[in-house]
Amino acid sequence: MTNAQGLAKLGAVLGILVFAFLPVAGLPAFYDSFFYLVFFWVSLATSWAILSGFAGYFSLGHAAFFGIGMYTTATLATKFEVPVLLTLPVAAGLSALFGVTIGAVVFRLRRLRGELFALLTLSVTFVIATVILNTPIDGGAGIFMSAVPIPDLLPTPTGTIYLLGFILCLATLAIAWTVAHSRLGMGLYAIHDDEDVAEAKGVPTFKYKIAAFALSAGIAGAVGGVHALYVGFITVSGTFELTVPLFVVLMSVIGGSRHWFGPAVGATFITVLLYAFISGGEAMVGRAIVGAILILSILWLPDGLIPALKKWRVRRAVSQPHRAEVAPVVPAARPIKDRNILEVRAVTKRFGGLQALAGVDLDVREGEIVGLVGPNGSGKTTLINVISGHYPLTTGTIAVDGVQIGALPAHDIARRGVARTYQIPRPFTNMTVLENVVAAAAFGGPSRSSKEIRDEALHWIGFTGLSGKEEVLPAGLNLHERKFLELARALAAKPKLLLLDEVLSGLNPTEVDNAIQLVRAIRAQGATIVFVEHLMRAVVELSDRVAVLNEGRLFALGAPREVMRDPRVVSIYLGKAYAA
Ligand SMILES: Nc1ncnc2c1ncn2[C@@H]1O[C@H](COP(=O)(O)OP(=O)(O)OP(=O)(O)O)[C@@H](O)[C@H]1O
Repeated sequence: MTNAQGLAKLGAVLGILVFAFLPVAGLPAFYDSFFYLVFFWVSLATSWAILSGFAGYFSLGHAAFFGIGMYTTATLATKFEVPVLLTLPVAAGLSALFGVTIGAVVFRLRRLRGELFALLTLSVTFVIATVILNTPIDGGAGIFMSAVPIPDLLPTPTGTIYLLGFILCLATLAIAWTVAHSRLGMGLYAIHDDEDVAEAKGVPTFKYKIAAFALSAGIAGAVGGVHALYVGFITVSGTFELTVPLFVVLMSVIGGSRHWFGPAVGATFITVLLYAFISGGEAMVGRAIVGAILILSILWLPDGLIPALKKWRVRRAVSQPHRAEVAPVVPAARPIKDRNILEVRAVTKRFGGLQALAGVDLDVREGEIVGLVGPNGSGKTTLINVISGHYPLTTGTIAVDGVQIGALPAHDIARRGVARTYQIPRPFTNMTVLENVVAAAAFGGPSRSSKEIRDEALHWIGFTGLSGKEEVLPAGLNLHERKFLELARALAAKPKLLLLDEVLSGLNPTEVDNAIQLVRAIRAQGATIVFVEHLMRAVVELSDRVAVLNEGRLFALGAPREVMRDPRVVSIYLGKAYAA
């Protein structure tokens, strides 16, 4: 633990102690109320960020979950005389259940994110508000909480509400910290950056999004339950107004919604600022200043305050020069075995009226390198996409190491030992090189301790010549390095079958030589490789066999030189290459 971390921990413990004893310090009730509001917004903004900041599913429906919590507590406490403390877990549970139900429908539709998700969650808020308004839950009259006994945790009611808000705030921050530092958090950050790639690397994206939604909505529900006590009189218009979603977004964006502590910083800052202007009788001026701060922070700190500080620290840390790349020493290749690792049988893939794969059969043996070639549009990438589960098969079967994988989701296929790279590198853009490879190792590879995963990631970063760039973000890498990062991520999953999609395209001749040597070194470690490539020199140098696709069918298969001399192949494919 560094000195700075030690000081931060000490500060946090002292802060918690001071805030825990504040209500019994004899301060005016105003302070209870003011700090309660800070805790309230910190909890609400942090809970919003668990789904919308971490996973990037931008919701405008936080008032719905918060409102369900408020009305649950208000209804149970007033109509059924349930003690308030007992209503809070019910409020959290109902809101979480509601979030899970929405998620179970919405998250199945792969493309429903961004503005569509935001609008959908906003509409859900209006639907709930209408239902509550027009049923006996509220009926338009509102609910008075004045007769509800406030639990006497502390001598004064305001002190008790303060304490409940404080406990919820601490619990929310503890949950956000735990998620951010867990496998769930790593998966959510990957989903945020590129959901398809996250799934292909082994992240169970649907399950993780549901978990994030449940936490986010559940916390908002509990916060709503306590807030029902604070406001005393609950109305639909006061509960489901746009202030809640807009403020939580604003607070999270200013502080940094991808960081577990960012929303807390933003919420504290905005609440204190607004309060300062309201108490000075200048509420409108306060709102205008908050708006101006938002504009400035979007322009200069688009990721928020805390991530900007982190990036600045990382930039300082990696300012030392990058170590020269050392091409891996290639050990002797292991013999190709008789066992098939990949068995593709009569695979077809149709996109609407277009038959991209029209019945492909292909066996690949353990330890083999098969080059997949063919003219543009012949179905090479589509074949990689169906083997890796990115697209479901139309018909046919695919087995990896004897296990049928054709009907499995992509993350399951990844966990069964299939790794792939992308023609255009698709790193997780907000994660460093090390975090990218660690995520691939954690989700794609076998279960290991975090130390083993980190060591494995560092090994492959070194193997692909990226040592010294561990803390760099992908935007700081050139194309060659990004392609090698793709390789490092794929290798960190310890795949049985490695699918490489045009890893050499766009590289200069020296980089191509370097990459060819690297692929040989990968095979020498026992991997089986299928690679799509247009560069014929590389295909001849690397492949044990070449498979030629044409119009979605396997057109030729055999030893590289024989296949390339086949006049039929020359006419459909190589002829164009040689003519060029
Ligand atoms: N998601 C998709 N939706 C509709 N059509 C698609 C989709 N993906 C691929 N195709 C079509 O399927 C056919 C095969 O495409 P694919 O990308 O597999 O070819 P390829 O052999 O990899 O080509 P290239 O060498 O240019 O990368 C093409 O006609 C392409 O337009």
